[in-house]
Amino acid sequence: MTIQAPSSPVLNVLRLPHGQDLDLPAYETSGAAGMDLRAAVTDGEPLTIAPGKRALVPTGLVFEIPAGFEVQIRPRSGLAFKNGITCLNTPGTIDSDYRGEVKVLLINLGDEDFVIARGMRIAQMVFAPVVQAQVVEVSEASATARGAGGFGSTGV
Ligand SMILES: O=c1ccn([C@H]2C[C@H](O)[C@@H](COP(=O)(O)OP(=O)(O)OP(=O)(O)O)O2)c(=O)[nH]1
Ligand SMILES: [Mg+2]
Repeated sequence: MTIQAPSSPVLNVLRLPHGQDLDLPAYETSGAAGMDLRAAVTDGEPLTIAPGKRALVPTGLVFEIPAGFEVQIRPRSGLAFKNGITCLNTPGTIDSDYRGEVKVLLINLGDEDFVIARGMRIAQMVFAPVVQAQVVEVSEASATARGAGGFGSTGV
């Protein structure tokens, strides 16, 4: 059972014709951060991703993300661990003004063909707040203790 705060923001979801019979994304456990996304590939025509190859997998869903939020598309650890399947552009970004079909860019880093059947849970989505910054150009960056140190400058 999912326990959501009464004030939870609303994500409107449109199911496209090829996604009509698929379950809507849902939190699988009460404290889940992500909701799984299902593959809206054609029934009886599974999509196969060969080792080293990638594929853009349809979800059959269009989102209306409220302003001030985004959706991140992330891999599922089980598919990554067992099959070497991950999202190539992880985390994928779904902008709040995007009204196209949400798609999942998977890559097969395993050594066997990976077969995606209709309804398979291929990735997860995290609904998250975002803040848009004002970009202001300056002539000099302020001094800090770190300065330009990075990429391991503090040691292991
Ligand atoms: O995994 C993803 C990533 C993106 N998108 C969609 C929603 C997102 O709002 C749009 C643009 O994504 P992004 O900004 O990452 O791609 P881009 O290469 O910068 O394309 P654009 O020029 O359209 O912004 O593509 C997906 O459906 N799945
Ligand atoms: Mg972009």
